[in-house]
This record gives sequence, structure tokens and C-alpha cells, in this order.
Amino acid sequence: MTQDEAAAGTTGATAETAETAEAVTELANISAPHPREDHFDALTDLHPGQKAEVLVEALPWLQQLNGAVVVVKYGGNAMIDDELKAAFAQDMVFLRQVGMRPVVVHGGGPQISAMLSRLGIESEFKGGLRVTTPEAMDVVRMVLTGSVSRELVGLINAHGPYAVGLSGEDGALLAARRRHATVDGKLVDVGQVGDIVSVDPRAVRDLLDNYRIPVVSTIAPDVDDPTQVLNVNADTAASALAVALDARKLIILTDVEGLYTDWPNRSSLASQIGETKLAELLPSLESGMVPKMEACLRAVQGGVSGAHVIDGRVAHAVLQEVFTTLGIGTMVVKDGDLR
Ligand SMILES: Nc1ncnc2c1ncn2[C@@H]1O[C@H](COP(=O)(O)OP(=O)(O)O)[C@@H](O)[C@H]1O
Ligand SMILES: CC(=O)N[C@@H](CCC(=O)OP(=O)(O)O)C(=O)O
Repeated sequence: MTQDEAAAGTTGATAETAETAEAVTELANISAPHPREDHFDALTDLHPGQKAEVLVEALPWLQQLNGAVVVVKYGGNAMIDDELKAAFAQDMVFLRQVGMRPVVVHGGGPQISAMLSRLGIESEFKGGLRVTTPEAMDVVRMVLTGSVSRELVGLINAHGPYAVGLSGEDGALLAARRRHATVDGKLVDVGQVGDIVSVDPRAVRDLLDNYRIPVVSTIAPDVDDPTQVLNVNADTAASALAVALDARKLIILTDVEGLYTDWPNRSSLASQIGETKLAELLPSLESGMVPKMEACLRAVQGGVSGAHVIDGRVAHAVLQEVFTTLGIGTMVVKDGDLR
């Protein structure tokens, strides 16, 4: 039974899966201080037999995902809390330590907006994309590669010399072309914003082959003008990278439980959705979810077995998704893999 099969018919994070992730982390003996004392209490309530059960539940996923590339997109709104950031870094180290090959693709929308505001530049979005003037592009590049990436690399490397930051410019990893946004059915100019046209994954593969954890900032050279760089939405870039790396999973962390098929009706959370249904639903989605669900769809169409949107506000959300039978959030699969 695959995890994708096992996830059929489930919704959202459960106390059980949260407990499992905490226990898995503790049992892996990761040395960083635990961010949440209340979770420690829950852990000490588990007796040794229950802890063993947690490990046994993880066994099939440890076997199936050994050596697998997992691309994890860590988004701006899920990365504003220090404790959650530290827990995310632990999760990445955990994946690597058990033989998987995690690749982090990070966003940083709120951090870019904060810096623009400090510089007295207003942020403007059209169709979910930042209107990126040449002046704003400098700030985007500075914040993503000089600040957000550095912080994530530092948090991961608190556990050992694993993370290496690179941008889409390094090793010509990403190439992009200027794109427009769609607003009310019309194409509008958003400046230096790009869509990925090709990925040369060798720089990332080199790092993975050396047991590193690549941390990718989504700035990409413009194929039509090599003197320019473009601002690429991080969900879109993560999806393209997952396909190019032949990843087994794409996991997108955000600030909501998953995809609600009838937003904001809280009973409409989808635990899984097939590509056809998702393609039908896409035009009705609101801007925040559009790039995420498009990214999942493109990943699955490109051969990634499971694309997941999970709640980054939950500590160790990645471990809960990867190592529990029920998983969390919304999983996008090929129609034939729906259960
Ligand atoms: N159908 C939907 N299902 C879930 N969330 C939705 C939906 N439609 C709109 N949203 C909104 O999209 C937000 C996530 O997008 P966004 O804020 O851009 O995330 P991030 O910063 O993680 O990239 C959620 O917080 C929610 O308010
Ligand atoms: C073109 C575009 O909008 N780019 C995004 C890139 C960062 C990003 O995607 O960050 P989140 O994942 O945190 O939203 C931006 O400038 O905000």
C-alpha cells in the first residue's frame, strides 16, 4: 500500500499525526531544543510501547521514500514564526538523515513587502503576482538571496553542515521569460516577473549527491535579455524544479489547512483531489491558492507522484505529511491514483 493510497478519505491534521511527528523527531535524537514545551508534555505522556508504534508506522514510508527527492516549498506566510522555522529546519534535517533528498524552495513575499515598505516603496499585486519595477527587483533579489535564504540555511546548519543556498542564477539553474498577469480575463503587464521556461538541475543534483540540502531562491535570468533577472513566484518555481528533478513529492507549506473546494466553507477541505477535478476547479479559485494549485497540477502532470498543500502553521507539518499513514492537508494525484 502506498501512502497516497492510504490517504484516501482523510481530512486535515489530527492530534494523532501531530503526536506522531513529535515522537518521530524525538526518537531521531535531533539535538536542537524543542520549540514547544506543551508538545514535550504530550511526548512524555507516551509510554515506550507507543513510541515504538510511531516508529513502526513510519517504516513503510521510510522504505518507500529512501533516496527519493522531495521538493518542499516554504512560503512567506508560513515562515513568520521563529519556532515554526526551527521546527521546519529540523524536519529537513530529519528527511536527509533517513536517506531522503530534500530540496527547499523558499518564498518570502511578506519579507519583500516589509523591506519595500521600509524603503518607502509600495507593494502592488496583480493577479497574485507582484508588480516588479527594476527598483523593486533589486529589493526582491536582495531579500530572497541575502536574507530569507541566509536565515533558512543558518537554521538548517544549526544541525550540521548540510544546507547550501543558491538562486536560479547559480549554475544557470532556472531560466525564465517575462509573463503577464491575468486580471478580469485581461492580460496586464507586471514588469520583471517571469515564468520558468527551463531548468538545468545539475547544480542541485551536485549538492544532493554530496548529501547537502539545497535551498533555492526563485530569481531567474531572463532568456530574452541575459542582463536582466526576473522575479518568479516560488510555488511555480518549486513545481518546475520538482518535475526537472524527477521528485517523488512536492510539498507546499502555506497558512491554511489545505485546499477548500468551496472556500471559505470549512467543511469543504479536500484530503485528495485528482488532476481533472483540480483543472475544473482552478478558474474558480481565489488568487492566493491559484499559483499553489497550478503548481501542484503541473507537478503531477509532469510525473511527480503526489503534490501536497499542507498547513505550515503546524509544527513539524512536513513530518506529519511524510511519515504518517493519514498524512495531512490536500494531496493532488493523477486521476488513476485516486482512492
Ligand atoms: N479555496 C481555497 N482554499 C484554501 N485557501 C484559500 C482558498 N482560496 C483562497 N485561499 C486563501 O489563500 C491563502 C494562501 O495563499 P497565500 O496567502 O498566497 O499563501 P503563501 O503566503 O503561503 O504563499 C489562504 O490563507 C486562504 O486565505
Ligand atoms: C512574482 C511574484 O509575485 N513573486 C513573489 C516571489 C516570492 C514568493 O513567491 O513568496 P511567497 O511564496 O511567500 O508568496 C513576490 O515577489 O512576492
